[in-house]
Amino acid sequence: MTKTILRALAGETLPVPPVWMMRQAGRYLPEYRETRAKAGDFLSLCYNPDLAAEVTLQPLRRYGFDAAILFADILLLPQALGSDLWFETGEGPRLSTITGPADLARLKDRDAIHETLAPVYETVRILSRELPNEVTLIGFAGAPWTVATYMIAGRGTPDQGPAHALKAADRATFAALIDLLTEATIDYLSAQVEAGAEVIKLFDSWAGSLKGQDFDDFAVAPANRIIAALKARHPGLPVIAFPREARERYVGFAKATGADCVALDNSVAADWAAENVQTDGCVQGNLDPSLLVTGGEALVTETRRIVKAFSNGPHIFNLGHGITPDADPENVHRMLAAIRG
Ligand SMILES: Cc1c2[nH]c(c1CCC(=O)O)Cc1[nH]c(c(CCC(=O)O)c1C)Cc1[nH]c(c(CCC(=O)O)c1C)Cc1[nH]c(c(C)c1CCC(=O)O)C2
Repeated sequence: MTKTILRALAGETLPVPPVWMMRQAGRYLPEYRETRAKAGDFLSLCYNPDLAAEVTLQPLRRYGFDAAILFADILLLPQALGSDLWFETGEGPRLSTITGPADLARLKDRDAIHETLAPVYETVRILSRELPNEVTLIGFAGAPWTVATYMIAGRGTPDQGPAHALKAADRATFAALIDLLTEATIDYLSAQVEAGAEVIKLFDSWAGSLKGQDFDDFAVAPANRIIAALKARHPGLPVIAFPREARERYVGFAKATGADCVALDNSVAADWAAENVQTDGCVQGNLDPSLLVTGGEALVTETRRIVKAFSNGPHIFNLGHGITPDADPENVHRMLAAIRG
């Protein structure tokens, strides 16, 4: 096995950690903005296989990352299930809302998703042909809870209030939505693997707002079901789980879900995570993305500190969350120099 990302995911400690960045294809890159303008808008870009493959490859040409992540969005799945989806410029996603059983009943069956998502699978096929041999192709989906928070509220929310409210007021509808998303996510990710994705990442960006038993029921259990089903269909498939802001619940998360690697956000200290999370296997993370805006000596010091903290076990270097549009592309070169020496 020569691909460094696959070696780290298999538990190997490498002298230099492999590296990629969340949102590595994005608005901080002028070539991305140009291609998005050519596509018309963000969603048209997601559903245009040639242009989506092109923006996936752009950061690799510039930086030589060890992995490429499919260019798509976690909200394409709700759209494939029948939710309306659009993006308000400068504000973010908007969807039709789910407030009760009638809204849930209007959603399509899991079998219907491939009609909408076929262009995404085509992007994966193009990438698996065109990627350099040493680069690993990562497919992804949102975890059911995170996707449900957008479907219920119809937008991003600071505290996921509407989703928590539905969970309290109408448990049956909430649980049925989580179930539908769990099943549809298995089919969606399985189709990505059949098209050529070599690793799967599950983004649970809002896992941190699930507390106590809710975390077990709606972050751990769905991830466990998805990972078990994927591994049954595709033996040996490595999976990265990202229960963002899970804090102390990062401990044991890989074992409880069957994930091969846990991605860490930058609210946890690398030294703590090396002692309490990396003991279960590979970890990914966790540079504060704001350092790619501010740069300077702090960027170099902090990058080296993270590399050192995780140097005694399997580690994939990444950010604690996505790179932001105001990041300086030159700072990514400085980060890479600090990792690779
Ligand atoms: C919550 C979430 C979403 N999408 C995603 C998440 C989970 C990770 C996270 O917590 O950030 C995941 C995602 N979104 C995108 C990718 C592509 C791959 C990559 O990381 O490069 C991935 C893996 C492209 C994107 N998804 C989006 C953009 C920016 C759209 C643009 O070009 O205008 C990109 C490059 C838009 C998006 N998509 C979403 C939001 C809330 C927004 C608006 C906020 C923003 O503008 O950054 C939903």
